[in-house]
Amino acid sequence: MEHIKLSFEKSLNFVSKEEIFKFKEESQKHLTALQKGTGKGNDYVGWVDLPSQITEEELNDIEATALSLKDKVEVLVVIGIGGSYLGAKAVNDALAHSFDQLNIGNENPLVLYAGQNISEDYLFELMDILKDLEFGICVISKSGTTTEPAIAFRLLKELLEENVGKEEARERIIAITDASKGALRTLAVQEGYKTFVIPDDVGGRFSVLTPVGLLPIAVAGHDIKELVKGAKSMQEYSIATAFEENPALLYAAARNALYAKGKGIEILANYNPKLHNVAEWWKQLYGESEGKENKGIFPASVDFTSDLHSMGQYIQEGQRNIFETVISIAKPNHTVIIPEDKDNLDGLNFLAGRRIDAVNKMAELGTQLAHVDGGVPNLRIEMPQLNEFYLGELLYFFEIACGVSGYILDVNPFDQPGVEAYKSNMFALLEKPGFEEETKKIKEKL
Ligand SMILES: O=P(O)(O)OC[C@H]1O[C@H](O)[C@H](O)[C@@H](O)[C@@H]1O
Repeated sequence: MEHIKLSFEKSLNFVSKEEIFKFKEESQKHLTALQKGTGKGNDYVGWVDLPSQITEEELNDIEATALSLKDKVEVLVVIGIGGSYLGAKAVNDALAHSFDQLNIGNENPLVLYAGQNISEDYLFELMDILKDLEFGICVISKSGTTTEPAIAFRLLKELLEENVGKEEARERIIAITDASKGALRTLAVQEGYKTFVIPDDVGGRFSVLTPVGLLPIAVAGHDIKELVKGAKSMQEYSIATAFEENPALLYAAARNALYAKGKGIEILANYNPKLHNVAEWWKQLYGESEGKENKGIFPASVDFTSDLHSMGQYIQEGQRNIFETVISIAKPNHTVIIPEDKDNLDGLNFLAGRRIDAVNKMAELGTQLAHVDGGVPNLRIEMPQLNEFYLGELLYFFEIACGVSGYILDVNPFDQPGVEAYKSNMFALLEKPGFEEETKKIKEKL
């Protein structure tokens, strides 16, 4: 059986193998601490054995709910922010037809997203198209009190009730939240919505393999059992594999070795635009987990070859504080051959008969060599194919590596105290009841 692979050879001009392998014992110890729940933030490590713990009944319940929604709606709006939507969007966009929004021949509901911004224009335009469509809502918030999704839900709930009546709206709204706490739980109980629980010990950014990710992924028509199977395969592989061959431990070790050499920015690069939102998910995972106590690698991302025509200049010749991690998909899902042209005015006949992917792979290799020559160490993650199984492997690989990497950095990878600062200022400025003191103080600063 093939797995996700990690190679660090193109970093060895900048960091020695010994400097990476120096983290061998430590990373193995941290992996054990994650499994046993003995490290920092250990009340939030429920995600570690999610793939092996999730039951067939739970998956069947999610699939049945997705099926009943599919009968009723042509659009499902997933309302959530941060960890409450990024995982679903990452997987749905990676697996969807690139032109899914045109909805050609798609028998599954189109999944749209709201509650990730407070843009009046976004919400206006969303409601403008929804008013003429059969839609449902999946509202997701672990705390049940986050402002952005709460505003979007208030608006869309009202629109749905207007469109189909309160009774039918109730059948089309699913709430995913804490088992007992928060405003969303209270509302869901009062209104009688179908609900799913986000386990207490799983934080938002590690929740893609709970109903938070799985329900919207199932509604979009993807195979959640295969996704979980892939994650489980990586869970078992991570436990059973020695450091030297263990992709997650090697990734955690290599990025920390590079960080120690002053490489404070990691750029995640892909050569398939379907992975764009996997990078968005990854940025939250690593940014919120490691960026604290004035430490941490700054996670950035690019889509190649598009961004080689924009950010490529900086990566090649800008400040040398970056390293690059490339996700490469070994085998595309389709075949397109470059045709012969008798006039050859574009001079491309030398490529005639070859696959597009062969060109893409040479772009990848050429870029890697150029960036290494330019002073940018490269790590490479190879996925055998873009499908549910290997996405499951990839997500779990990044999660477990993130836990280990955060422990190497000696932070609690499972909290995010820094995100409260903007919220408290926003509430003070909006004069939320209970924030009178803060309002007074902030007004003095204006
Ligand atoms: O699911 P929720 O409680 O609504 O939280 C949604 C997101 O917002 C918070 O501010 C955190 O920074 C994220 O870690 C979280 O995923």
